[in-house]
Amino acid sequence: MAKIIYVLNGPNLNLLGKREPEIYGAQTLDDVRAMCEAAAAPKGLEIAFHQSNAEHVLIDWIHEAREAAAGIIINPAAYTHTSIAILDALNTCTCPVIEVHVSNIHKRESFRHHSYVSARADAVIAGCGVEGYLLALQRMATLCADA
Ligand SMILES: O=C1C[C@@](O)(C(=O)O)C[C@@H](O)[C@@H]1O
Repeated sequence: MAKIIYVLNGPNLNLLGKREPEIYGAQTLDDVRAMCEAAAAPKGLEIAFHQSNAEHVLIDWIHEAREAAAGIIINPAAYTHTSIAILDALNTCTCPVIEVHVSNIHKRESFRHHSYVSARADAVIAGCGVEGYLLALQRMATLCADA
């Protein structure tokens, strides 16, 4: 049976491709989903791909992932910098967690430099564009194979 990897996306990422393309690029979230699904299949992984603008919905998916997922890849978007609740939810999970940011948050405004989620993440990928999701998936495959 394929291992399920949750790929969770936070607020405003539904506008990927339209939103500040000079920062986030031209590819849409549907493109990212398709890329992830295509990359996952040969690794024997299945993707559960979600996006929400609401913190509690993301938390509910993390709770679901506790039971269902072999790993979580999460771009918490702006909640990265504000949400102790998302950190707490991730701390209830025992599976590997990889944090992804399309942009390099450390090169941007100082309020983006701190991530609550990084306190739980096993790896952090930032500034690789949407390719960061594929890098995360590659690393997740290794972590899941080791498990
Ligand atoms: O919405 C986002 C997207 C982001 O997580 C990224 O993918 O680069 C970076 C965050 O600072 C920002 O709020």
